[in-house]
Amino acid sequence: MTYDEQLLWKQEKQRKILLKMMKRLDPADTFPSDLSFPLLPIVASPVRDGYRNKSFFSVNRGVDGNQKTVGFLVGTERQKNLICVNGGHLLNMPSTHNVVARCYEDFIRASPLSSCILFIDGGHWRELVIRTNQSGHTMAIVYFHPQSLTPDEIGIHKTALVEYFTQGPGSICQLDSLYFQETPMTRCSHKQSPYQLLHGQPHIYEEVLGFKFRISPDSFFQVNQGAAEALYRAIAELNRDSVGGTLLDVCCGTGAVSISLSRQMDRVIGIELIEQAVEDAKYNAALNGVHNCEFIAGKAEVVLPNLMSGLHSHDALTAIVNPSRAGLHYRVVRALRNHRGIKRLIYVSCKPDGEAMRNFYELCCRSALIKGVTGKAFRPTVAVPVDLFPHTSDCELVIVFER
Ligand SMILES: C[S@@+](CC[C@H](N)C(=O)[O-])C[C@H]1O[C@@H](n2cnc3c(N)ncnc32)[C@H](O)[C@@H]1O
Repeated sequence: MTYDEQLLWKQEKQRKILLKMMKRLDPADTFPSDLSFPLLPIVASPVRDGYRNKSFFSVNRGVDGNQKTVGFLVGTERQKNLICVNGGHLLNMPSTHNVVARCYEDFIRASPLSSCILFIDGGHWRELVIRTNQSGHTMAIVYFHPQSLTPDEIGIHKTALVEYFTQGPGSICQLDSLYFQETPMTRCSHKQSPYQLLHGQPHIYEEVLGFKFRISPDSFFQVNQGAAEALYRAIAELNRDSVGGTLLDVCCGTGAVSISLSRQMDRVIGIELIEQAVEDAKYNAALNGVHNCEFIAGKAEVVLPNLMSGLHSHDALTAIVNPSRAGLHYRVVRALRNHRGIKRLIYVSCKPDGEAMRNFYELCCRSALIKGVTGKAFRPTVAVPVDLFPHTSDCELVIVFER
């Protein structure tokens, strides 16, 4: 598809998702033919090719059967047709990411250690994550299953990895940071297994709407910097009637929404699960001379109910929620709905037809239908899609709920 065709296709996809939401909210309306609120035109990404600032490469069996292939998975384990393809043809990935992946593949193919494909089969070399920024800085993170190796034995392979990327053939990648994480599970946080800086700078920095952001290896940052600016501008525009009150930024990552909206608000409170991201968010507020933002580490479902009880119902409160694909925990929705001060809630989702749909229902259904929910129901008032992911079927959808 041309990019214009992609945008038309995505706009229609979001319209269908919102119709599905309306049907869920009012089952009596079996076939709603039109939305009861405006869906604004999709905001295009200013950059269409090579926009990703983060790529996640798997290690698995390639088309030729080589178990040390670094790339993207195609097929499924269940259908026994899973293979790893190198992905150099993908339009959304910058070529620099593929260069690092090819080097990592050469390195692990020359290594005496095997790749770790299924944990029960053993093996060590696992995924590779590459992060880059607008200034061309590159961070690589290598994931490694320690199995029963001793720290000294692992140390030999870490040294070989550093030598390869700093003095050997991998030096063409000009890595600014090389991290290593020992991961005996699918995914470990920094707290569970520290990210070990083997070479270079501990952080990568990105600039959004004139604000500078420090990003640690474990922290979330939107994958498309230019389109993230468009997203935050769209959110600020939708939030313009809430100027001056308190903003709750639920699932705040490194504080990008909080900080970019800080000038509109008296006070901003961000809540985020990943501790490294919260440290980044606090640092980023200070770095940008922003003094009205505070950030709390923890699960939103644990932090928010206590926090809400300390906020007065006559306070002007707005919530912006941007959870991962798992959506918001029911306790988060209940705490937001039951607080009378919240008149407007902005929901940002990259998968609105997934778990987020459950949240839309929890926000908008009659209070009698959900245990513990006493607050007045919200209703959607406007939605705007923002294309953060050209050449894929996804985009972000921002929905404003009011009551
Ligand atoms: C899509 S990101 C949003 C980040 C932010 N709004 C931005 O634009 O940079 C979702 C964030 O939710 C966090 N998260 C996931 N589950 C959470 C939970 N239960 N409580 C708090 N934060 C959570 C993730 O760590 C991630 O940083």
